[in-house]
Amino acid sequence: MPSPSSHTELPDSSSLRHILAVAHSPLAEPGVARTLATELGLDWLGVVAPKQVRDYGLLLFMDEHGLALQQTGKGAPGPVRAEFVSGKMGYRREHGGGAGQLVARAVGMQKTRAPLQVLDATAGLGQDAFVLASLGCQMTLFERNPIIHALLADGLYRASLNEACAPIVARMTLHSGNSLDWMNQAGPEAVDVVYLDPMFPHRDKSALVKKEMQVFRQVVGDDDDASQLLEAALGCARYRVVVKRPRKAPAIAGPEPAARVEGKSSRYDIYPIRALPA
Ligand SMILES: C[S@@+](CC[C@H](N)C(=O)[O-])C[C@H]1O[C@@H](n2cnc3c(N)ncnc32)[C@H](O)[C@@H]1O
Repeated sequence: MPSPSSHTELPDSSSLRHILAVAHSPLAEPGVARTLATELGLDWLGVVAPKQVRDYGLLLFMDEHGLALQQTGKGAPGPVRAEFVSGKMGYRREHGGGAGQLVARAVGMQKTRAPLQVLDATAGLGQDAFVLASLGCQMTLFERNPIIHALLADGLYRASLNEACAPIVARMTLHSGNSLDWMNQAGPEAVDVVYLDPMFPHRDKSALVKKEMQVFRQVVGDDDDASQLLEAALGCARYRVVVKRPRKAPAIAGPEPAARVEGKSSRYDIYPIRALPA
């Protein structure tokens, strides 16, 4: 398996190469960002003010708060980063609802006292995995998009330096690459639970999608192979597969989910394989 810190180069064919570059603020050390530019095969701009950049629409930008995906030009929305110490995730860590949280219920944490080994096969910015790790799950994360993987690796590294987050991050192992390959090779019962949250194809550019998340979507694209992921997940989970969907979206093509946990905007489809141990 690749080491958690290794980054994969963007494919030559990626249209992102023409719109995305790497840069840093005067307050950040250039070293990490420069290495990242080399590893990902992206242009390196050195010190810039994102508002003044014209030749690239997007930056992987290192500042004193860490690595972020930042749109350029005047009036650009705020940065997108994997943040676990402060902000929404920091608040949730301190005041969240424990094993009663929807994602924890969906994974089955209320039904068992055994610490679950969960494969998050679509890690993204790691928020769901962090919630599950904070409740005691041992998490293996896969992220195949090199840009998102770099953001997540940076967020986990920063969290590992924080006293409250370090024990949680110690339960999270991030890999770069396609989880489909891993699951297809892993064989039956390789993990207790597989958790999937593939991008749901939003064809409309409605204002309801937050501007920051539009950037995420621009970088990731649609995950059109979600039904292959579900099939592979069912072949390697011991107890269940959980799929997060927008609340009103259809289930992933394939077998019907046996149960659902519904929230205000999201829904968790549950595909049980066998009962969790008490
Ligand atoms: C909607 S995001 C996941 C968000 C995540 N649950 C969170 O809490 O931050 C989906 C992510 O899964 C990744 N992904 C989709 N299919 C994948 C696969 N087969 N292997 C690895 N990563 C995958 C995409 O690149 C994207 O970053």
